Amino acid sequence: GATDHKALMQQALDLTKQSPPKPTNFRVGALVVDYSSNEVLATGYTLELPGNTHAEQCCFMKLAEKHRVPEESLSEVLPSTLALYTTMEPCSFRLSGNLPCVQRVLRLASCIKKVYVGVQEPNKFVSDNTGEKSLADAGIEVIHVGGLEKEILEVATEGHEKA
Ligand SMILES: Nc1nc(=O)c(N)c(NC[C@H](O)[C@H](O)[C@H](O)COP(=O)(O)O)[nH]1
Ligand SMILES: [Zn+2]
Repeated sequence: GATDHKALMQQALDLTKQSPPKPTNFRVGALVVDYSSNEVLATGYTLELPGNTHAEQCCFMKLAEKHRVPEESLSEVLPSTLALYTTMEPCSFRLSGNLPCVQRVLRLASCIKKVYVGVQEPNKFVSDNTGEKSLADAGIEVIHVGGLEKEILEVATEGHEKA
């Protein structure tokens, strides 16, 4: 049946509330969904796994663990009908220097065909997130799922000192 994108984005938003608030990042939630079956293959939220991890990164780390392959080889084992739902657009640069999630998605471009985004990244840590363009240039469809922006941003910035 038709996919309820807003319900899946709400599921990702629910995950963000488990993320420990921190002043140097955003609290984000993500899902990897097989849109041929609407099955949620993995979920993740910021800092869920050790190593200053991002929500999207946690999804991929869990899939790599499940399939017993390195994260960079996931495209060899995953279906080619995947969608990533993330409450905030994948990062294109990380102040920590860790590999940005856009790069992690791009190397899975043969599997992840769609990226559903709740909000753009606010210009707090990185001034101009170029993620959407890089993804679109790789043929990945980037779709904004509206309606949850206020709550997504409130939760995302909870660890930040109030202006
Ligand atoms: N899409 C996304 N998912 C996340 O789970 C997360 N935390 C961010 N946040 C983006 C922000 O730009 C980076 O958090 C800062 O640039 C600091 O970088 P680190 O997180 O320390 O690597 N963005
Ligand atoms: Zn990221």
